[in-house]
Amino acid sequence: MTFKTLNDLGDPSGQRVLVRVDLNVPMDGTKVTDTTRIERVLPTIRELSEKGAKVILLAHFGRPKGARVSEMSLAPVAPAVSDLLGKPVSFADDCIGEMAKSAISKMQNGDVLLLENTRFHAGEEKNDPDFAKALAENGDVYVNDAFSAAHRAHGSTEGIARLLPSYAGRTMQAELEALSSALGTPVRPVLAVVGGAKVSSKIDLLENLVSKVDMLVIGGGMANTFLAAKGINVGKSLCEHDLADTARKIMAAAEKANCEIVLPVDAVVAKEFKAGAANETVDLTAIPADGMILDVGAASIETVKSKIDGAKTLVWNGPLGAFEIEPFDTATVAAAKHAAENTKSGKLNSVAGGGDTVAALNHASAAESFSYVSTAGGAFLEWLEGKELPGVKALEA
Ligand SMILES: Nc1ncnc2c1ncn2[C@@H]1O[C@H](COP(=O)(O)OP(=O)(O)O)[C@@H](O)[C@H]1O
Ligand SMILES: O=C(OP(=O)(O)O)[C@H](O)COP(=O)(O)O
Repeated sequence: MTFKTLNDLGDPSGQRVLVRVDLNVPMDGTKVTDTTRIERVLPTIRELSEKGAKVILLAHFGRPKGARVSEMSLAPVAPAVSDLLGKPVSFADDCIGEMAKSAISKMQNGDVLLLENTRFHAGEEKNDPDFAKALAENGDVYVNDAFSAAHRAHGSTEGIARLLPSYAGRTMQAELEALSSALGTPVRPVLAVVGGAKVSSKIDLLENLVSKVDMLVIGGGMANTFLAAKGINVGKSLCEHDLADTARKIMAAAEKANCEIVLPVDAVVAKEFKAGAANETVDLTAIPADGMILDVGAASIETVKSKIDGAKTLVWNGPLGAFEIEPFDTATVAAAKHAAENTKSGKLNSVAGGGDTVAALNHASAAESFSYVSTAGGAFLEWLEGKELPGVKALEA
């Protein structure tokens, strides 16, 4: 790695240090339900604060697409960061402009301030140079500690690094080192498990992934697009029908690469997306037109477990079902526990990542037993494919 780290920063006392962190944490209303991403960035925040820097946190939340969406405000996350950090974290209602400037002007050395969601400005995702400039005006130095957002070439992850002296934070450094050490030369057979809900932003990655792994289990919302591409009626399930051709291309690429694609063979369906909703396990030919697939079924769970047994290395991003709502956590919990057992008995090297995947592993009490748990989902998959991550590359420039 050729970027500078906090070791190269010198004395940051009195400097305004803009620290990009990933606070895109699972929430239930205004309550943070999994604090892993916050915990992982504490070492960087603490180190800078203890050295007397003015620590200004930049982060995104959700996908507000350039609009000020109140449900995607970072305001409720500031107290969660403060609780874990053990010192006050103030909050400013905007990440650029007068609001940010005024809050920063009030900071004392060692203070920590969180700025509002960078994605409330369209310039963030467009990586607009003027937006990056507006961000950079508020700092003397830039530190990127958001490995899990490093696959995005955005204003706060890429553009800004070109404008200020830039350094990798402790977590950015640790993630890259841990992933290289865990997966630098993976022992075969390698099994990838990909699920979750971010279908359009992750499906393209699968075409490359099938050339790197021996087996690919597809579950969660991601599986529905593949099932639909195979002509299965998925009712009202989360499904991106316009990506059917992409799914077929991936299945053809897998066949060519000798990678076995494993799709669900049965599904747990419900008519409502809520806890305790009436549900049934059905064969894939029997999905009701008004039903939603919210988990893979019992037969599919057994298949996933047998694939885990057949693997020496597991890479996992994306839950197999809507695990936040019982009983649709069944498959994810069963697979997580099984992988944890195989890891504990020394049969499996298991690496999992992603904001919700980490929450799911914690929910299954399995995270501790995995070989490595990354905060990153999409970034982890892109890293695995050997892609250059713009957020990391900008630090190296
Ligand atoms: N069948 C499904 N239908 C709808 N949502 C699902 C389904 N399976 C999984 N999910 C949802 O996927 C989300 C996690 O996806 P994603 O963001 O891609 O994972 P990660 O954050 O780990 O990268 C969870 O909120 C979960 O409820
Ligand atoms: O949660 C994230 O990624 P992940 O769901 O792949 O783990 C990151 O914060 C990136 O978010 P994005 O996929 O909206 O750019």
